[in-house]
Amino acid sequence: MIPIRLDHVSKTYAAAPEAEPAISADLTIQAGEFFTLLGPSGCGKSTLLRMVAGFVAPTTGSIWFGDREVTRLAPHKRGIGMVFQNYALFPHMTVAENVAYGLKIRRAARESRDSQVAAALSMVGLDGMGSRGIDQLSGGQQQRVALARAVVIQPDLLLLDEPLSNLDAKLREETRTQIREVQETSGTTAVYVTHDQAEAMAISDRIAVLADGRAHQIDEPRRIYRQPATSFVARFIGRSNVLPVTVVAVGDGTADVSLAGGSRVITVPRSAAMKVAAGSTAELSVRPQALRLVAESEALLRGEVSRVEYLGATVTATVDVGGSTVVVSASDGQTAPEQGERVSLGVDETSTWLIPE
Ligand SMILES: Nc1ncnc2c1ncn2[C@@H]1O[C@H](COP(=O)(O)OP(=O)(O)OP(=O)(O)O)[C@@H](O)[C@H]1O
Repeated sequence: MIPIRLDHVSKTYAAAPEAEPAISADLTIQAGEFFTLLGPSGCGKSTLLRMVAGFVAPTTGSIWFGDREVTRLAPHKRGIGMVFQNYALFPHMTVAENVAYGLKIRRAARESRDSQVAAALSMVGLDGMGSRGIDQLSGGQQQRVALARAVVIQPDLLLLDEPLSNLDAKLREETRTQIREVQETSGTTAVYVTHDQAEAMAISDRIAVLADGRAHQIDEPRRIYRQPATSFVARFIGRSNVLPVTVVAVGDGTADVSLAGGSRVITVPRSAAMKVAAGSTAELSVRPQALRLVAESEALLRGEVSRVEYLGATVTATVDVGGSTVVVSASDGQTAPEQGERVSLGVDETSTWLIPE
């Protein structure tokens, strides 16, 4: 188990002197940690992963695996196992031959090779499938072979680039659980790339949320969800209402704010590190489940329900509130509003989070 450090790493593709980097990052991944790079298309997550793997050279900065600098080291000398979106298995080899490949080129002894391959296949739940052809496997099974092939060499670092993208929804959930179990069993430090926030939340110890070529927040899933650092994070993770507010007074870890167009003042939590002054404007992240129907006299927001979606465990309603919309969610069984209904909404202040504009 080793930590990975990206020391002021950036990559600029264009040669023009004023060109902006596609990605800049300064971060440490702990030994044994499952760390996810999450962001929309084009945010630079693949570029960052490729720099860690050694396929792309950084324009600035250095990369460290433990106390070994690998910035200019060739990929095959870094001791990494990789799993790609498209499996990248050898179609003419059996399952066992695919898994054994990395051991073979590392010249592992034949006898130990067989037992290592069997152990790796067992770890991914493919016991006894070693003699099958790759074309006799489902997509999910093929991705598990790719995972077995990556971990059998006992890499210092496991890199996974959107490994679940080609699988259907149910298989994605099963396979992601298995990836996490394999990573925990092997104790390998892992870096995972995805654009799927639910997947990132489910699988990761920590997530770097990337956008516009930089990390907006690096944190545990729960904190990313509850305490988003920017409005981008609030909107991208889960489904948040981001409402403009005016700060009326500043407290210790809280602020008194009024919603735009509203007269009532509420006290909301904020990061102690956030620089904010009375009279300034900010934004308030309000999760759909933090909004609830209240009596007219207690309303913080008033509006008309434009759409109701039944999602099984929850019901969500979109409410037009004077020019913008908010989403309200209630668990199934609670009274849900109907389309066209006029509603008054209150907010559970403790489930909100103040963010800089
Ligand atoms: N070889 C390249 N040459 C020039 N520009 C590139 C190259 N590779 C990536 N880029 C640009 O760098 C930015 C980041 O790309 P990157 O592939 O890292 O993003 P990503 O977040 O992985 O996106 P996706 O999820 O679509 O793969 C994009 O604007 C992309 O167009």
